Amino acid sequence: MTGTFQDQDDIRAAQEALARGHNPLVAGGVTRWEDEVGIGRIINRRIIELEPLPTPAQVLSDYQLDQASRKLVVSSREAIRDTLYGRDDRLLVIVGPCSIHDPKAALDYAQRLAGVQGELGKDLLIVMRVYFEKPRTTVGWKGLINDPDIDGSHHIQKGLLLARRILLDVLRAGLPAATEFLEPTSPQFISDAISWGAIGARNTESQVHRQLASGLSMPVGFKNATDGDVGVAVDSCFTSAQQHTFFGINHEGRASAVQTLGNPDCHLVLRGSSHGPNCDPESVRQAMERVRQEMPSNSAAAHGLIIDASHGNSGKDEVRQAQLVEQLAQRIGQGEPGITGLMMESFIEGGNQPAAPLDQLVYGRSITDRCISWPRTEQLLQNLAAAVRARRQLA
Ligand SMILES: O=C[C@H](O)[C@H](O)COP(=O)(O)O
Ligand SMILES: C=C(OP(=O)(O)O)C(=O)O
Repeated sequence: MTGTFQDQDDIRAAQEALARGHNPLVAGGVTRWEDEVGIGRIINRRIIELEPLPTPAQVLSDYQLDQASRKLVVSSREAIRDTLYGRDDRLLVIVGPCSIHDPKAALDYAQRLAGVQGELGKDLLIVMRVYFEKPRTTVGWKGLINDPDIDGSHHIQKGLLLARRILLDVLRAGLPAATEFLEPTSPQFISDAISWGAIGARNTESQVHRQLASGLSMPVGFKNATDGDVGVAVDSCFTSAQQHTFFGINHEGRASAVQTLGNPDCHLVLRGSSHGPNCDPESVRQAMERVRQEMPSNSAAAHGLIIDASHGNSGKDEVRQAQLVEQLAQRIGQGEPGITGLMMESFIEGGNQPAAPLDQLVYGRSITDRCISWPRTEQLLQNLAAAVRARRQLA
């Protein structure tokens, strides 16, 4: 399909035509309701527009990682692996906004966090959450790639390029980046800049996402399901470690049969559930027992897991999230086994605000889940670093 609906009236007319059983045919840039023979189309009856995007090859060459950033991606992926397999005794801390919506605030946050990484880098391996794709429970803003202007205009091409520019900025600030992979083809545009990937609670049982993880170049954490099921995420670690062949796109954007090697660096992320938290010592012990039944003893997953202090573990309340991080720091300091890393949702300002175009927003405040403020985040990172030092003493 090459044409587009011309405006909102056109779209409304098409919807009315559909309701009457007619067919909005789009050809040569003009919307028509029925084809020449009057029987209507049998495909794309509910597609308003297919707008071609630039190819991954084009986007990657327009916005290239410089040599220092490439080195950072390689070395941080390796360092993350070392923490996951227990070869590095630092705590992996994945911290940053629930979602990125403002390039300026993202860079501001990255620079603050890079300062802390410089100070605490012997104890913490800090990776910034740079999340561009938001999975929604029902509907809502789907993130900067999908709707960069936060106004429902859905300029995905603009969003993709902006996301990539932000990633380049974060890397230049000296921080590795973590993200959730949601759309199966979007990794081709950004994954070279990512050091840790997540598959979220809403997709953890999805074959499409497990296949995707099997071909990703970085370690990937699978969240437990929103209902609290940990077993599906363990199944994901197992499945993604295998080879797969599936539908995807290549760097020229062409539909391709993708064959993967399998990703041995997948692991569990406990994020709580609609029934409450699942990160108390007994839940961690049970989750690890479950992992060890399915995964080989030398896998990343069998060594330890990550606790997401946000989401179901704190009811998305930033005050409870911060309290939980303090409790986790205590437990880590006392040498509790199994906790390889933590995830925190944090931004410059605490809390959140409704999504709206940038000029209507408070600077540095989340437009998705509530986040811990920057000053509180700094304190918590200090606590976590002290806990790692205490754990080291015990060892
Ligand atoms: O991390 C972000 C949110 O928890 C996730 O996108 C779901 O949000 P929603 O329940 O508000 O849609
Ligand atoms: C959406 C997220 O988490 P979850 O999949 O656990 O809800 C997230 O970490 O942004």
